[in-house]
Amino acid sequence: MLKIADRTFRSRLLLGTGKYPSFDIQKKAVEVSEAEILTFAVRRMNIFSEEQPNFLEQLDLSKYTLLPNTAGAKTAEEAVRIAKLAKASGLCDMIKVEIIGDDRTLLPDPVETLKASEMLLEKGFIVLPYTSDDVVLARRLEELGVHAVMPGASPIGSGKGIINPLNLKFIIEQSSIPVIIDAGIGSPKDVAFAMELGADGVLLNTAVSGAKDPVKMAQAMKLAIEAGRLGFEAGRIEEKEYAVASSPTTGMVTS
Ligand SMILES: CC(=O)[C@@H](O)[C@H](O)COP(=O)(O)O
Repeated sequence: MLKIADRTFRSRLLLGTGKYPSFDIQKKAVEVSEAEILTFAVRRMNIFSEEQPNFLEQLDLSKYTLLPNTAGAKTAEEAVRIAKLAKASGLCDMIKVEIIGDDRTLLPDPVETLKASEMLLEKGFIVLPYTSDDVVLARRLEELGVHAVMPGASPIGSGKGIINPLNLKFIIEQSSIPVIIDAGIGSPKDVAFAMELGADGVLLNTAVSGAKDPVKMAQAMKLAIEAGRLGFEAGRIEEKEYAVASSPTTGMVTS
């Protein structure tokens, strides 16, 4: 079970809701993924406009926890404003802090992320910041009291997968709050790898919404989460430099 603040979830897959070919495909993908937490950019969702179509209206919202995100914010103040808007709409008091510090790489601004997290915690939000894979920043965020840290695997939408597993491992080892690997996932192998590293969950969007068959890919991601987690819990064998025979050699009749 994934536990964030006082809430528990059976699924360790968090799904983004952007850029699907159609609402119908998106709905099916969300269903087969069995994800319980869905994230969406408050700024891109027409939550206050009844004339505009809205993906959330297609769903049975009682089945999901909505995780609004502050995508589009460049400063802590903007992120707080977006978070307040989300709360005012009555959707959720959980917020994914996403403050982009660089337009080309879409990597997060660590200073503004830390500042926004502090401000949002003071206002009583359940705060999940998207961060760079920096072990010190992750520690500082945990010390502030955030409810999970979400270090990136690689730049958003790049599909490059986990480019620095060692940094993620350091963060996982030191954290006593959930570590959710967020952004840059390309395929199910990246998800299984993240889970085998000991991550508590994975948040992804483009790898599913941009796949040739998003529904099939959503199912593959669900299975990868489960396989990776099982593998982590089972405890993998140690890697060795040289071969070790798989069959026992003791008691073997030699000529
Ligand atoms: C939807 C969302 O929150 C994204 O900003 C997130 O980081 C996912 O990134 P990918 O699209 O690379 O999976």
